[in-house]
Amino acid sequence: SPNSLSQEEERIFQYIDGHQDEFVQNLAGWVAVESDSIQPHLRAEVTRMVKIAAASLQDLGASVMLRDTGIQQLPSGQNISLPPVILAKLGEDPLKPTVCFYGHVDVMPAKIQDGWKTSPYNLTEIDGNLFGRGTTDDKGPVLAWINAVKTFKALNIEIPVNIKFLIEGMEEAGSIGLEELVEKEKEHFFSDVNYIVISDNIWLSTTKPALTYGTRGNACFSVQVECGEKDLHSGSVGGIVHEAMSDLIALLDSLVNSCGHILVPGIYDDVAPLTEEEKKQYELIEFDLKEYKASIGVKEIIYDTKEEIFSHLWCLPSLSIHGIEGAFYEPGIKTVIPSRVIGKFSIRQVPHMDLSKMECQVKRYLERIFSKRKSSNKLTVSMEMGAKPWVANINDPQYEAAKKAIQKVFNQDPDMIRDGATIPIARMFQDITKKSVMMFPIGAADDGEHSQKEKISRSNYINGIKVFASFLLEISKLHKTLQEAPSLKTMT
Ligand SMILES: C[C@H](N)C(=O)N[C@@H](Cc1c[nH]cn1)C(=O)O
Ligand SMILES: [Zn+2]
Ligand SMILES: [Zn+2]
Repeated sequence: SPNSLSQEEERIFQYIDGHQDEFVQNLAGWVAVESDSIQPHLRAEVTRMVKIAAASLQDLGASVMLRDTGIQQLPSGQNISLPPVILAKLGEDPLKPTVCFYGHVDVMPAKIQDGWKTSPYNLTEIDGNLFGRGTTDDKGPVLAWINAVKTFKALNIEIPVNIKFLIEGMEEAGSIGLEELVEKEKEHFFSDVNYIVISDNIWLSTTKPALTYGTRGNACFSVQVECGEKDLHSGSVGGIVHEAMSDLIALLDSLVNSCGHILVPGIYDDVAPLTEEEKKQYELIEFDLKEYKASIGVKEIIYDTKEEIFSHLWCLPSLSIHGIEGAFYEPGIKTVIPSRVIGKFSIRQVPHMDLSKMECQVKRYLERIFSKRKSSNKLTVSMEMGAKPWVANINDPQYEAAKKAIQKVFNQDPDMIRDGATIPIARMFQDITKKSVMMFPIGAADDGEHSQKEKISRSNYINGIKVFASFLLEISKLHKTLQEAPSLKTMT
């Protein structure tokens, strides 16, 4: 059968199965580092994590560079250092293809008080699931790559490709500083790269693997309302001042309706229409609505057909309200009028929306809503971060190689999907380096990225290591065939 394993693959898979506990222990060590890139006071931990990842790559025999990407200016005006970015390479054989893997070792904030049932930085295995911050986003997938290469080394099997790693520590904050580095390295680190693989998202299903060929972009906004120089007593002055919080709630409420429709005028103007080709791709995806709802942990979603759900997730923008800085949020009562509150929301964008056009539309709209309130408070709207959407060519050879690897490990074809989330660097890689980019997820739909229940299953993590090892073998075979008969490339 086309899925039967070679002797080499048998040895590789057996080794991975036999070393499961060691691989899980590696992950526990990484999860223990609170490498949260959002909270500035944890920046040293992000840098420590980057150095731990660099040491693991050095242990593989890779030559590793830590590149400085400068400083981050915080909204307070304070400057803090960005963590270094890892550029590593292993092998320089001109006869082999070069695969560049991208991943990140920073994580979203996590506190036990957020409602975690297990300690977020203490990897905990329950019923075959490995819970902890970063297990699926993205420490697990980064380690799966490293462990796949480690397996070749341990078995003394020649690594069939030259492999490069770009690992960063600022992805969750919008990959600050990375675009400039990729631009600088376009003619150097990236010059001999044939394929870029990103493993930083999840499947659409809990059981069926997927390959991802598109992501939405994201524009993160902050909307600040100030009513005075200090907080006020709500009894002493309540009723005679314009309150910042009431203004902010009205502004946030004006952005999106209860069906998820964005109310900012003009926002949908440039959205690329859904093509017949895309609709055909949707038909090929197996989708169980009940399973999907259970995997994300909600009772109802707004849409019920496959086409509506996928198009709203992948081809239409969405607006989410994330939080309010400066508001009283702790349990109990505090009869205060906050003096300054900052609302945070973001708009996931799709092709062919224009970031700066959208920024103007949002600012103009919020200023209009605010002026209608006739409030004496001060409003400041700013776009803190903007990342563009990305769509790839699914006929690139690496998609073919990944499908073969998935067949070998999971005995099924992957779903070909887009992702509603954002990998800021995906589009930049494609635009700057002009190389083929593919997203190769190993996490499942119920992994709970960014949530209090983030996990990766032991089986996804271990099969992830296998599928990456298998991909390296498949892409080397396919690349060789294409070099010998380049006309095949256009036939795929
Ligand atoms: C999909 C990836 N694992 C991820 O979580 N990306 C973040 C990146 C981001 C976007 N805006 C700010 N950070 C995401 O999609 O939220
Ligand atoms: Zn991620
Ligand atoms: Zn994330």
